[in-house]
Amino acid sequence: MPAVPASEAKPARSFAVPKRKRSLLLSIWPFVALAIVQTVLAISSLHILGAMRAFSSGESQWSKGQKDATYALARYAVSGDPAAYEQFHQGLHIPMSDMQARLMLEDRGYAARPQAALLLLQGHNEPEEINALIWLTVYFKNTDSIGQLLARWEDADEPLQELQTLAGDIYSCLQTAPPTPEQKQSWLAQINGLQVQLSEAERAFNKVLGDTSRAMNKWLWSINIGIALAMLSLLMGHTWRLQRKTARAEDALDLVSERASTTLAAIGEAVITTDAAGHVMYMNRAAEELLGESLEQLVTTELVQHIHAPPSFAGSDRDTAIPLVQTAISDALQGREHPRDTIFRLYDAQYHVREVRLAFTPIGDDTGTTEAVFVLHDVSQEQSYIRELAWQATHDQLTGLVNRYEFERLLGVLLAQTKDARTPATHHAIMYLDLDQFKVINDTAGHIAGDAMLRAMSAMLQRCLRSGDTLARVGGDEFAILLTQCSFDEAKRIAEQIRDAAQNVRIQWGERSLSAGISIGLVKLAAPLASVEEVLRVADMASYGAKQRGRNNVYAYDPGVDQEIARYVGEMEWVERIKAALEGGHFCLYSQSIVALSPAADDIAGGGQHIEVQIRMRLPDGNIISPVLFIPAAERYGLMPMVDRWVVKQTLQTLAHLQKTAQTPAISCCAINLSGTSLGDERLLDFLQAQIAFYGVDPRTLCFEITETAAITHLPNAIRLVKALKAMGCRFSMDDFGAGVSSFGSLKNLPVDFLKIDGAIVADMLNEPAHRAMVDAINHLGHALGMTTIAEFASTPDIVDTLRDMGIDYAQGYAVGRPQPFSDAVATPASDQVH
Ligand SMILES: Nc1nc2c(ncn2[C@@H]2O[C@H](COP(=O)(O)OP(=O)(O)OP(=O)(O)O)[C@@H](O)[C@H]2O)c(=O)[nH]1
Repeated sequence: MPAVPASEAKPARSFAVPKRKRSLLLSIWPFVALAIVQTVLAISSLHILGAMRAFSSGESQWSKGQKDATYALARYAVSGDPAAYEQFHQGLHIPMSDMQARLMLEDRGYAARPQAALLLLQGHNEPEEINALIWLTVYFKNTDSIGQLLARWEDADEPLQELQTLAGDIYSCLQTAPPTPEQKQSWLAQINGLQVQLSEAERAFNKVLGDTSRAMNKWLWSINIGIALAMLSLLMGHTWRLQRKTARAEDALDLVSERASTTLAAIGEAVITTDAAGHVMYMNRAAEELLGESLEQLVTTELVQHIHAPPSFAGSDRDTAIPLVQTAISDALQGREHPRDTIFRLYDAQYHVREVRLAFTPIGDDTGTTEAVFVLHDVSQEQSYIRELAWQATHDQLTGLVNRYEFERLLGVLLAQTKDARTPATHHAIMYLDLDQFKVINDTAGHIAGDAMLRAMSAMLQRCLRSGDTLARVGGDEFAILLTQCSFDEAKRIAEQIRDAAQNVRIQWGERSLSAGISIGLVKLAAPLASVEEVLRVADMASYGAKQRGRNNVYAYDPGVDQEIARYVGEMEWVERIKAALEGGHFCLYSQSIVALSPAADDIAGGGQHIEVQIRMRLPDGNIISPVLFIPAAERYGLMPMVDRWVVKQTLQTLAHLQKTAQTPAISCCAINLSGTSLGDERLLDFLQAQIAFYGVDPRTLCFEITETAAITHLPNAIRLVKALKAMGCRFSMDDFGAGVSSFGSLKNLPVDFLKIDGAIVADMLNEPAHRAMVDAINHLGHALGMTTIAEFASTPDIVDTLRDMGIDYAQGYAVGRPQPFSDAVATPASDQVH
């Protein structure tokens, strides 16, 4: 799965739970504190209230006891009944126990709790209230209200003790003698007096107890209400802060979400969010455009329905492709990475195919992936550019065929396979096809016609091929065919079939019907041919061989049998020799006289010598090599511009020397050949002007020879060159006129001075009336256009005489002058033997 970088693809798994817990504790701690305070307060309140209630119920037991005691004592004093005395003691025991308990607690504090509790129990206090009683007495004795309460309790101590003493006295008296009525009256009065004191003390205690209870109540109320209010205000404050925080968070969230949706809507990438099962939950605008449907239409549908297999699976049907995409999506949902360069195919609602790179980011928590964000990058355009570029890099624009580069690659693969496998190489063959005289179509009908012819030829070639064969356009008018698993005989048959079919390829161009022959070099892929370069070189040579056989031919070459190709391969060796000659100075110049056939013509030449310089190669053994042997190789392998420049330089240098030494007769016209390729070189004019200036040669002594075909091929450049050099005083010759497809119209455009009639026509004109007529016609044409005519190959005196009779101005050939080294041009006559 492509796409999102790995870092993006990592699930967002860090969740700050402990932090959240901490912040929760931080925010609720005031409430916790208040709740604790409130609880403590409530417990304390209950305790205090319980203790107050214990005091109250203790007091009632105390009151009852003391009253019982005083009543029983009064009865005893009157009746002397021992049962009454016993009742007195039982009644007095209650307040006396309470008193002792209080005294102990006041004295020893909480340490006296066990004994005090026992005494209080004897004082008829409720057992469950005793602890509260002790607690309040011990811990609150110093408070104002409890202090007062205990003080009032103490007020009863003295009357009680006096009552006990009085009871003792009465008992003693009654044991000794019966009391007198006065004695009884006195005792009753004392008992009554003590009873009053005790009742007052009790009343005072009850009042303080009531006051304390109320105060306590009030205090507890206030505290509770205060705490409740504090909690309420805290709660309100907290809630208010929380609300503000929430509102701020909501605002921020709204802003973030608005920003996110604006950003998502604005970005060009399609963004789709799915749930953990891959159902669409959200799509931005780009995604809607990409899928051709809106979010409303696609929400809850499965994303997999809209993404199909990678283009490499284009051939497979939908059913086999879908699992692949499903795997990719489920991998994405599980956070597994996919190769980023995988490109998926996607169909929109209208079934238009888009190619996308898929990137994903799973979103999840501790439980796993809950959602996934898919980013779909539309690479359709990019992919089609890549395909287009790949096509352009391997194909020829004009014909749509495989180009040379791709052909070489395929050939290399085939050769490697042949080497690796045991498949015999003899089953393969390569054809190299070169159209014949194609230049003529271009030159006469124009490049567009030439292009049409190339297209027609490539269509014809395609028709002739078997399936599996590879056809390529490997050069301007050159094609190559790789015939795999094809016997050499079968390959020859196909080659012949192509040659025949080529003759029937015709294109209608205006009123003309254009056609071209084809020269085919056929090579069997067999040892010793091992490399692509070797195979192509030999195949090229084979097609050259076909040309040499007169064009429109098939030259079949079996490396194991045939030797003739070696001759063409040998041409390659010339290339090396030419280069070496240029570098090592093995070239030399010869000159051949061009002789006037009439006095008038001699005048035109200006009385001096008229010569043509020609190049030769000097071998290390001293032999001189004719240009016929190396010029074709130089032309074929693009060395002519260098050769021409060497000739120009060398000629000007020699001329300058001759002019300086004032040799006679002076050279009044020196012809230098310029090849077609040089003529097409736009920098040639600058070079010639610079060289003429450098050597200081009189431009009027220079004549440049150009061929008709070269001039027509590079007509604009040729016209520019001719005009510029003629303006300097140079002259021009149209060489080999009559050899090619002469376009007399071109002569009008090129204001040349000399018309050189092609030697091939001149050589046999005495035997060939047609050639004689042609020579005559060209002579007349030249004169009609104001040109001087020269006949080449004037090899015999008869020919010279005939030419003179015909009115030709000049003759060149062995009969009037053989080529001789240029430096000897004036001093010695020509004598060197030329090979
Ligand atoms: N129309 C057209 N011409 C092209 C194209 N590429 C190269 N050429 C021309 O094709 C011609 C090839 O010429 P050559 O193969 O050297 O010569 P030729 O005239 O075919 O002669 P031979 O091969 O010797 O029979 C040249 O004139 C090129 O300018 C092209 O794409 N379209």
